[in-house]
Amino acid sequence: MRTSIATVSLSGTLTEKLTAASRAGFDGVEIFENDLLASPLAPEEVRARCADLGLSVDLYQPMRDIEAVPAGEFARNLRRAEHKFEVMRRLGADTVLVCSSVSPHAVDDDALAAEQLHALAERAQDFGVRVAYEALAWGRHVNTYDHAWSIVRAADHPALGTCLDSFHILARGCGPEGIEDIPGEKIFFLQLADAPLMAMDVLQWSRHYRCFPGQGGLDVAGLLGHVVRAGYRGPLSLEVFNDVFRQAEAGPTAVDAQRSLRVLQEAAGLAEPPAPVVPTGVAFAELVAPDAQPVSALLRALGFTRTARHRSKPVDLWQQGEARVLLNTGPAVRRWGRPPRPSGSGGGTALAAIGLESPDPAGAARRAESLLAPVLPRRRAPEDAPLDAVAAPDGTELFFCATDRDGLPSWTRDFEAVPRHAERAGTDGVPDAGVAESGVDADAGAVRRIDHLALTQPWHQFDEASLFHRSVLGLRAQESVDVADPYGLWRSRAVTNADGGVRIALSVGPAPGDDGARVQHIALATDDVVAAARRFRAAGGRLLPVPGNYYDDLAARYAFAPGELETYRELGVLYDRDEGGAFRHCYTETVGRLFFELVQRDAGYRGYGAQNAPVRLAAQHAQRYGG
Ligand SMILES: O=C(O)c1ccc(O)c(O)c1
Ligand SMILES: [Mg+2]
Repeated sequence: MRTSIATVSLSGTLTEKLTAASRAGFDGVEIFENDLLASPLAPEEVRARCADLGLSVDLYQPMRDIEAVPAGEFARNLRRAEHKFEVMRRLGADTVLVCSSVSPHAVDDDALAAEQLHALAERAQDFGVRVAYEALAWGRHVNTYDHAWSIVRAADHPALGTCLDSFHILARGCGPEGIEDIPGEKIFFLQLADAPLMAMDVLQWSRHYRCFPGQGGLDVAGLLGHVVRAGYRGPLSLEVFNDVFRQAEAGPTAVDAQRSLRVLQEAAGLAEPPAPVVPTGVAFAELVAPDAQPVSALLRALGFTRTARHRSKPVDLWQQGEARVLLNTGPAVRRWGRPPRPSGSGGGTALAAIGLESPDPAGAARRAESLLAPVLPRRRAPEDAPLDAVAAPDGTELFFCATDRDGLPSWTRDFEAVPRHAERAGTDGVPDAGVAESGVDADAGAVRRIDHLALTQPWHQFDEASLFHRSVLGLRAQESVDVADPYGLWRSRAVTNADGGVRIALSVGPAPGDDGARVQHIALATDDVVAAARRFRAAGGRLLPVPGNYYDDLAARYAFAPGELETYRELGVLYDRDEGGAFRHCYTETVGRLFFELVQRDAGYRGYGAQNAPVRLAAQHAQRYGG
């Protein structure tokens, strides 16, 4: 179906909004009156700009407080309306949205409302435009879609229809089934918005918290099904009032918006993009480190061995069990989005890419592309294995790959083994040696695999990131949790595949603009975190110290075996438990923008130790800034 977006959903000038909508692939726009009033462009110029950009002007809005008022006031309203119809003629907009009155002068009289809307439609027809009447959820007398429709039906004018808005319908808990009783041709317009489920005043909820379909808790796809079964064939138009989107860059927001409509159409059975190919595991995490020394030392202390080097690039493969870390010491080129600024010791060390083990890498890339993930140019020499990669909203590169599997080229073939007792120095100038060389994988405390990757999102991209990972990668989202930091509140939400082979924890920090907040981490799974912590310390690694108060409280919450709590206290091991089991974890120091976590996860435990995150965040603050 045709797609459209209201200019109120995007930030910037009218020109910026139109350009962003066009680039993201929208077919049309709803022009908000305020955007036109604030624009230096005359309506004819806006019309020409839209035409140049391939956009139709699908709706002009809103016209307020028109109906069910005393005769004198209605006469003034008609005059106001005529003026707007003239603007619409110049704009090339053929439909105007009239929202149900919130005026204290409006009376509770459906017959009068119908009579006046009929008169309005008669006048609209003279200008060649049509009127779509929408029930605002907080309308004074008309606040449900069926009520608005009954007035439209009674008014019985060909230039009068109804506008359905998923937010107003679903926010009030109105059953949307009745939509199928409205003849499709009388549904003049359909506006789509989702919203997180919140207990609050519906007007405030609508004006500040709407989001794109799939990002909230409303069943927008179900509603769309009813509207299509009613026979509606007009555009699917996003109308999202959202405090964050009003500030974020229009370009990425428009892409996020268009993606949400594609996923929505798929969910409603109206489109069939390539099916999701769910990743089965994490093939590797790739770090960029202009100065390799600090992170190499950290990897070595964690028990990793530098096992191979890329044939043509300054990239080393460090491995332990099934955990693979690529260390790229080349110039940090970010092929999508802005590169993060270097911070702290370790310079620009950052998590730049994730290799996702995929049963069908090419299919995964096709899915991603159809949902507007930026496809990255292949950075490979002719002899390298083909690697499909896309950029996540935060700029993290996602590679769809296979690791030593039959029938698929393996990315590992591009690497040459480093001889076990290599004389050759590593990228950090330190020869590989020591604990990591002595076959420790079987030892207690060895790292088995990557448990999860924790990606801090730019402040305005949290909902986008969650929708991206769910829709593009086919991962499932867990509940969103709030985590208190000494200086603000974090929100965190994990996306996973069914067996937990891929776990990505997305979080967003409290401080817009604080680039230092964009720290990522890699959690490494071990069967014995205490042994792992001891090994790490013995190899010269430093663990994040945890305050004694935390352990005093743990003692009150859980029963531990004799000596167990003391061991955790000594090492800085944190503990959590849910119905499925226990979670024990500890943290390394931060290098650049990256730190590691060692985790021991009971098979049934579903979380990420969110209970402990405030303590960890405070400890990291203390380590970084003192106090
Ligand atoms: O919040 C409002 O006033 C408003 C205006 C126009 C709409 O289409 C709408 O859904 C809400
Ligand atoms: Mg609306």
